[in-house]
Amino acid sequence: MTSVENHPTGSAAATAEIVSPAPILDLVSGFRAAKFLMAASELGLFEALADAPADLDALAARTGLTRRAARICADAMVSLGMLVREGDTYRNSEAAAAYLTGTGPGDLRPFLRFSDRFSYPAWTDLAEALRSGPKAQITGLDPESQKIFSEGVEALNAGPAEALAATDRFAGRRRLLDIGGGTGSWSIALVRAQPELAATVFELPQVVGIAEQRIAEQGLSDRIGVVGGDLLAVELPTGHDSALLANVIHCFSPEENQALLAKARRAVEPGARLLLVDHWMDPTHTDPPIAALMAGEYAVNIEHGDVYSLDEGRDWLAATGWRFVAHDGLSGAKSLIVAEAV
Ligand SMILES: C[S@@+](CC[C@H](N)C(=O)[O-])C[C@H]1O[C@@H](n2cnc3c(N)ncnc32)[C@H](O)[C@@H]1O
Repeated sequence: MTSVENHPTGSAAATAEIVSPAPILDLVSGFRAAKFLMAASELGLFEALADAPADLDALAARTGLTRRAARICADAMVSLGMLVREGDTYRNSEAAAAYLTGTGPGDLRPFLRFSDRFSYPAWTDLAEALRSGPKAQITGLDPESQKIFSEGVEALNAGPAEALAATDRFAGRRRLLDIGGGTGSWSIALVRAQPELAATVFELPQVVGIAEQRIAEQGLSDRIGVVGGDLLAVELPTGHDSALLANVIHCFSPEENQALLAKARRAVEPGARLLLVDHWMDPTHTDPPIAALMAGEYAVNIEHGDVYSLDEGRDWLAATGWRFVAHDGLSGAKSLIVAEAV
């Protein structure tokens, strides 16, 4: 497929022989890899191999697929490094066993469900969204969709949340305001790591029940409360000595973010700590690369969402009554700005 023989000849032939088209062909095929992975997960391919390897007959029986469909799916996953094939037998790769079976140390299946339900269809309209704005916004979801959304974000951020909980950035703090806290997963990780810490999750009304349920499942309802509201419309709850904005800044415009940071500042006393987790980028908005791609995700889904640089974040903090303290790596491409109320 990447051979130059398959490409236009004539006036372009000389160039085609010198410059390989492989980078373009690999990139354009990326959607096939992503969709194949999401479909394999939805079909239970990795779960079917969680306990024991299988040949195609066994795999077909375990998934309910035809033998042909099982082969198409399994061989594609081998080619992508998600399955390992030895002779006629397939088994999960290390990554698939760890994150796609529900029996490993982490679970990214909810993030794949989120990506398949929301991102994949929305990206169909990327060019149109860049021309004239998103066709639809991820707001006002029905309860089932909201659960898939919130659990997908939670799954993607399990690693960064644990990484933050392992730091001492909230040491000595007792009352945390987790603004746009989603399912409460960051608060759950943080209060578990810090016995004297209690938290309030502030979320849109339609997310309150999802967060309350997750917090109750973890037996932490006595230490984590949930308050419903629109952070653009109302003042934030007071009585906290620390605040977290994890993956919230990218949902809003620069103006909205400055208003939000000013609002967070009004809600706390001097000396309060603020942590901002996001894909904080370099000044050119090209690194980390995943963040440059995520800008497309926000373009198709959120009217004013975007990725921002560390410098932009620092400027907003300075303008809204916060002192920049540090910028730390966190997990993967996510990083952490630490600030204090002046
Ligand atoms: C990308 S998610 C991040 C969730 C969580 N902080 C995390 O990192 O896992 C952004 C969150 O902000 C919440 N949010 C968006 N707009 C909001 C608003 N106007 N008021 C309150 N919460 C809002 C969303 O419901 C969503 O849970």
